[in-house]
Amino acid sequence: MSNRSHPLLQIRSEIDPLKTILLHRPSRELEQLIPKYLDEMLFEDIPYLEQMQKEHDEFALQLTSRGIEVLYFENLLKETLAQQDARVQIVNTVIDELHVNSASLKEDIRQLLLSRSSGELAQTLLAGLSKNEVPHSADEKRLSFYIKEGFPFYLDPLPNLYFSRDYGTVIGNRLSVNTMKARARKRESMLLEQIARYHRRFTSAGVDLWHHYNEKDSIEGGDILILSPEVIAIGCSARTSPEGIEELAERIFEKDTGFREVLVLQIPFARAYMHLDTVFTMVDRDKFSIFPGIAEHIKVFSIKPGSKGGLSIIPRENLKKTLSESLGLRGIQLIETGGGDLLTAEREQWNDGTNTLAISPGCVVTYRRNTVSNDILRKHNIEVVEIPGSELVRGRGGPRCMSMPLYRETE
Ligand SMILES: NC(=[NH2+])NCCC[C@H](N)C(=O)O
Repeated sequence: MSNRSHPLLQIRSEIDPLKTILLHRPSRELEQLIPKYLDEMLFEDIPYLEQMQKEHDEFALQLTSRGIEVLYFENLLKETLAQQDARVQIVNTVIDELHVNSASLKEDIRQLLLSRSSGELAQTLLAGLSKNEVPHSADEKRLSFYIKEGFPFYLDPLPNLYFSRDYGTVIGNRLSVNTMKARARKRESMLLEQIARYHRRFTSAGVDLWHHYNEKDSIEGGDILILSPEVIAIGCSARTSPEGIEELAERIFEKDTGFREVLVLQIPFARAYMHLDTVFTMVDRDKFSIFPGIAEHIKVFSIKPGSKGGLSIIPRENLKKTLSESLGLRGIQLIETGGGDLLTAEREQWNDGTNTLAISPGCVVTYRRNTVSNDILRKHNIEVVEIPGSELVRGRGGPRCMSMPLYRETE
């Protein structure tokens, strides 16, 4: 088992040998989920945290036992908050972005946050701040002291933080801090951006940002797949807007990065497949797993740098053909999850059977529960590392969603 750390960010493919990854171990933020607000929090159910943590630890163990360095978001945040300038900047940003108008209430919250130790503050920024926690003076109580019916938090919890794929994406040697679509997830990328700006792990590597957390058009990491050192696929989905894709494509082409094409895969805008990686992932140099219920609904576009400095966007007919042409391969295989039976495929897709995390070419991590899809992958000579997922899956995401690769070795 190696703990060797790689200071630089580097992702030039979905499948190259994985060396460093960012995870978040589900924690108290999951215990703030309440039935009334599940929709807003992007959950269908309330997971059992203790079991969820065991499953997550098993996931991390499968990675570390293969020599992959695992960084934890909460530790990075805590270490960042230990620096005074970062701490003040983060608290100020949190206060500016609160959904609260009253200046006196904002000031009370600021003071409360600043009074916490780095570890406590990190926890609060993840698990949220409930209205009950802000002290009321004995003679001047706020209305929230008497009225408890409304939304219970001043600072929302971040139950989706364990889907570390979504709020940031390493593209080449730069980090794209993604602009999240839903209010429930916006603070996730704000915190990542602060970590990237202040934490020595990132500052010592001189990390450049492609994109910031608070841009106008949404783009989320579950939609971004780095297919090769030259080609990126981006899903246009319920979460990632066409404008967000164009903006990122322009920036990628502007800098001399080696990337020369962005393939846009537009998928139906639906909860069951909120991101491209819930229906399509890369498992080997020429193999992809795909949810069969969707293949004929995917619209494909190719974006390349335009001759006059803009973008040249060309609609393409066929996913398979486009992929093989763009990747310069004679043929590619689309492996249909669910083993050809649409009912099984739909059930397993809902439980993230298509959401694979490649740790090297032809070796992926998946949930054990998706037995049919895992067998199909094995039949196509893919090595499948299984992890338990009865509770983890309740947030609607699998191993790829739960991980942000920071460094993959290139050949
Ligand atoms: N990359 C992914 N598919 N992530 C899944 C995110 C699930 C999360 N509950 C959300 O709706 O945002």
